[in-house]
Parts: sequence; C-alpha cells; structure tokens
Amino acid sequence: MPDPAAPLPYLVFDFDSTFTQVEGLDELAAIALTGQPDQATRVAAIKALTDQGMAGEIGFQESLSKRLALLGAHRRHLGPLVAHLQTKVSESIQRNGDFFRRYADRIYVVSSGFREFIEPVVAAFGIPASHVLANTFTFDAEGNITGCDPGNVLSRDGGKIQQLKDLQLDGPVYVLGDGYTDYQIREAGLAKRFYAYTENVSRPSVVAAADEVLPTFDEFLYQLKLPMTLSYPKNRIKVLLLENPDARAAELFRQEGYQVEEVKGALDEDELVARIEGVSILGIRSKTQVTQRVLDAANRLIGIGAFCIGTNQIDLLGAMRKGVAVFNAPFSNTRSVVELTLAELIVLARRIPEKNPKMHAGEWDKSASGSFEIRGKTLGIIGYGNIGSQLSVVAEAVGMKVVYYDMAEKLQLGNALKAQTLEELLRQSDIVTLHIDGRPENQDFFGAKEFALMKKGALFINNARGHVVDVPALAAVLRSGHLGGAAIDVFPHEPKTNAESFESELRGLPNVLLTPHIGGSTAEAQRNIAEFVPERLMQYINTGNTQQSVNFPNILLPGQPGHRLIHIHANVPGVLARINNVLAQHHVNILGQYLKTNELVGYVITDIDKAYDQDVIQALREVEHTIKFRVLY
Ligand SMILES: NC(=O)c1ccc[n+]([C@@H]2O[C@H](COP(=O)([O-])OP(=O)(O)OC[C@H]3O[C@@H](n4cnc5c(N)ncnc54)[C@H](O)[C@@H]3O)[C@@H](O)[C@H]2O)c1
Ligand SMILES: O=C(O)CC[C@@H](O)C(=O)O
Repeated sequence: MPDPAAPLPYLVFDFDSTFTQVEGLDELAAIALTGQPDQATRVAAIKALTDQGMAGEIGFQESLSKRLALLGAHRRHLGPLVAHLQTKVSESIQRNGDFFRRYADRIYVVSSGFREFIEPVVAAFGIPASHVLANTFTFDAEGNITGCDPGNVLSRDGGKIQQLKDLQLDGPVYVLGDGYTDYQIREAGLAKRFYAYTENVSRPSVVAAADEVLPTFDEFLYQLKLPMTLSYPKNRIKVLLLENPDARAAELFRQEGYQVEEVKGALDEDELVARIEGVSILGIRSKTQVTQRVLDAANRLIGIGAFCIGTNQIDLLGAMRKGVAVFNAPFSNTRSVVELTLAELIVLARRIPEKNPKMHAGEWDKSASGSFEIRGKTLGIIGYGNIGSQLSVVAEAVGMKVVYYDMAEKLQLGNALKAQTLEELLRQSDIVTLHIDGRPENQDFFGAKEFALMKKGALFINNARGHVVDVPALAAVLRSGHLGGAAIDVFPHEPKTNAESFESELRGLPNVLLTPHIGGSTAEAQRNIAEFVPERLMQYINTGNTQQSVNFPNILLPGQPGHRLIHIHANVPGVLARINNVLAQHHVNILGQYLKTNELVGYVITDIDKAYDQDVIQALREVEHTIKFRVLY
C-alpha cells in the first residue's frame, strides 16, 4: 500500500467508548465492587453519571467527582482492569492495529479517563506515553483511589480544549470520539474536523454536531484512502430484506456491520427497480421476482439470498451474467413441508375441509361417507428430491405404500417403489402429491391429461409451486367429482402482502384445503433459514466461497494466506492466461489459484503475497471479459 501523498493530519482519539468498547471507570467500578451487595446499584449510578457527562448534560468535573466517590477502588484493581480493557479494544481499531503502529507519531489519545489504564492499552498499538494525555489518579497511603490530580487540565470543564491548546500541534487536527467534549475541540476551532465515533455508542447530540459519523474506523480509513485491513468498510454494504424473513437475518447482517433496510411484503418489479440502486445484498422469499430489469438497475449487487428453497423467482442466468451469486436455504424448511403434507393426507382422507366449516356454522354432519384411513393406501410422490424423499420415509412409517416418479435417477428409500412413467404412478396412487421444483419448463406440468389418469376419488396435493399445475383443470376435476379432494398451498398468483385479497377459482370447492403458502412457515424453519442464508452470503463476501450457490460455480476455498483476488469473467478461452500474464508482468507472487467454470462464467480466485503495486489491480479490472473483480485484504 502506498503512503498517503500529503502527511496525515494529527488524529486525536478519545479513549473510553471510542478506542475501547467500554468506559474504563465503569469497568473499574465493576471490578472494585465485585462481591459487594450494592454492586449493581453503584455501577448503574456510575454509568448514569458517565452518560450525563458524555452527553454534556452535566459538567465533566461534576460527573467525575461523583463517580469517584461511588467507586471505592484500590491500586490493586488497576492490573485486572488493564487486562480486561486489552480485550475490549474496539473491533475495527483492533483489526487496523498496523495503521496505528505505522502512524503512531501522528496519533494522540486525549481523554478525561486515566493514564494508569490508558497508557498500557494504547502502548500495544505503538502509541507512546508522550502521546497519551489523560488524568491521573490520586491514592491514599493504603493505595485506595481517592480522586484525580486537580492540577491536570483534563480534570476540569473544558479540559480537552485547553489540552489541545497546550499541545500546539503544527498541522490540521482531526478529532475522533463519542462524546460531546470531543466535539467541543472542533467547536473551539482547534480541530479541522470532528468525527462522531459510533462503533460502540451513538449519542444523538454528538452525532448531530459531527462533520462525519464513523460506524467503524474502517470507514475513516476508506474515506481518507488510508491503508486498511478490509478492502471495503462493512458499514457501506447495504442489505435490502423483503418479505419479512425471521428477525435473526437482519440481526446477523447488522452484527456483521452491514446497513440493513427491511420491507415487510414483496415489491413488484417497478418498486424493486426503484429501490435496488446501491444495494449490495438483496434478501427475498418466494414472491419477489428478480428480473433482468431489476438486475440491470442493480449497480452494486454482489449477492442475492433466497430465504426459502425455491429460486424460480430469480433470473438465475441473468444474475450469473452480472456476476451476482445467488444462495438459498435448500434444506432449512424441508421437514416443515413434509409435516404439513402428512397432516393434509389425513385431513383430506377424513373430509375435514368440509366438516370443519359446517361445525362452525352449527351443522352436525356425522358420517363416514368418503372417509378412509391412509394406512395401506398408495401415496404417489412426484419429485423425489429433498422433500419428496423425506415424505416417503414418514409416509411409510404411518403404514402407506409409496411409489415415486422423478425425472432424475434417485436413491429409493425404505420400500418405496420407483414408477417408470408418470402415468404408471398416477394410475395406482390413492393420493398424489407434487414435490417437483419450479423451473420454467415445469409450467403447467400437471393438467387435464394427468388428472384424467388419476383414480376416481383420489386426492391431490400441491405444496411445490403454483405454476406447475393447471388450476382451471384442477377446479374442473374437483367440480366433476373425479377427484375426492385437494390440498393446495401454492398458487400461480399469490398476494404480495397480507393486506391483499386472495383470488382463485378453487375457493369454495368441496373438500379443498387452501393454505396461504405456509409449507415452510414454521418458527423452526424460518429461524434455520435466517441463519443459513446470511451465513452463505457473508462467507461469499468475506472469503469468496461459493459453496452451495445455486447459480455460481461452487468452490470451497481454503483459508486466505495473503490478499485474495476474486475475478468473475465470461467463460471464453484465454481469460485465465490473461490474468496470469498481468500478474507475471507485475512480478506478483501467486500463493494459490482456484478456477471453476460453468457454461457462462469463470470464477477464478488467486491468493497473492500482500506486497504488490496498485497498478496490478487496475490492470486486472481491465482484463477483457471481466464481469466483476474485487480484492479481499
Ligand atoms: N409450500 C412451501 O412453502 C414450500 C416450501 C419448501 C419448498 N417448496 C417447493 O417444494 C418443491 C420441492 O422442494 P425440494 O427441496 O424437495 O426440491 P428438490 O430440488 O430437492 O427436488 C425436486 C425434485 O423434483 C424433480 N423434478 C423436477 N422437475 C421434474 C419433472 N418435470 N418430472 C419429474 N421430476 C422432476 C427433480 O429431479 C428433483 O429430484 C420446490 O418446488 C420448492 O420450491 C415449497
Ligand atoms: O417462504 C416462502 O416465501 C417460500 C417457502 C417455500 O416455497 C420455499 O421455496 O422454501
């Protein structure tokens, strides 16, 4: 990395809640008061005084003297405090430790906290004691902390301002801190810029006064084009989550430092086109259509998360051509769909969809007509994938015979029998259940011809995708009485939100159980999905790992030894050679290289030594047929 052209401005850091995640005095109180019955109330009172002081609600001196009186700390508590604070350095400062060591001569820590614990913590970052300006404790003869040195300017109101005046720094000063007293340095004209540092705490009055807000130190380094550990600040990664995935998804993305925006329902194409600009990660479920138009408007999109199994709503090829990796949750809700299907088998076989509304209407219709046990009956499973095959096992466990049909060769589980043709399955099944995927070729897969081949009085279930069934044909065979009933969870046209009404000619038909696409809507499944999909996307962003991507060549990468170049290109001959030519021309040492292609794109990962000139990056971006290129530090 090159040195910045101009000398770095002097950086004045606050310590408590900026350099470290916590307030030193609060932590000292917690250590000193350990085991005391009133520990919790005294620590809480100290914290409240800290906050009031930081927010500028009471003067610093008043806040400090009140806190010290409550503290009851001793010299022996300082060692444990330092050890504790060393583990509490703000994460982004910790990860950019090299920056501090390299520019230590331009960095000052100016704090109303105490030298006794600040100095050893920042020393590990190369900041010398002479660049730490802080209060000092006073002790009595027994080593009890009695207060602070009143001669130190930092113990007084306006102390930081005076300290900066005394320092007489000979160049521009930038102040980074979470407190109002940090801002006051800028207000007094002693700093050129004030950065509100919000990684640990965000105080509205301080944020409002700031020139810039820094969610992490990476953002500062990025803005100033300074050497940094990450290639891109995580707070700049915008996630747009639609269709209400479990709250855990947003929580995980936020924990990673991303900005998350949530929209309850689905968006239609125009709405999504209007919202997608600047979005790096799009999270959807089954309703939002990610079309070529949406992809064209997506100027920063890196990945799409389908918080479900089906990905037919996404233009997977279009996404691949744009270098956008798509991930789904292929097994997180499988069991939930199986359980719903099992319940539906029984409910339909007992004609509950008819009997239940009658009971609610006060009608007592006790009859065995048309009702049967599922034991010994033949269940025809079409699509013997994750759901179909698991259903096969469960159905056999309750005494059903299972026959299945799949276009691909599948492992037969238990005693299930494979049907050679769809017709063979339809002719022998008492209940037919669809579990094929929603690929476009499966549009109207099941229609009048297939219904006609089913046994008279047989039952039909579709928990797969709405468009795979010809709904008017289904309605006709239900009305004619050829089918004994149906359970349908998925529809060609589903409302975008719960506020819209559901329209279908299946409404009101006898022995038809309609459910609002809830096959996978259980607490367990939604939680599993909300953990699985963010994990895949974050791994892809952080390491380039594409394992389990549904549209990208899958590569499970080893750990990253140096910098990692991630290059996505159109799969035409010669691109890898061109990449390696560029690397050779710039004398870049390759530590490892991984390539996988599919019919449209090539995905090449090159691990290189950290030392290289920046021109190589530009040259790689310019390699012909490059779709996307990024560097991981
Ligand atoms: N209702 C819900 O809430 C819900 C929840 C989860 C999944 N799903 C849907 O359930 C379906 C099955 O999911 P899965 O995880 O088992 O998928 P999967 O990909 O594991 O299995 C699908 C199987 O269908 C087979 N298949 C596809 N087209 C076929 C055809 N024309 N003829 C014969 N076989 C064909 C495939 O070979 C594959 O074995 C998907 O459509 C999925 O979107 C619905
Ligand atoms: O939750 C959804 O929107 C879809 C659920 C299901 O159809 C899936 O594909 O996993």
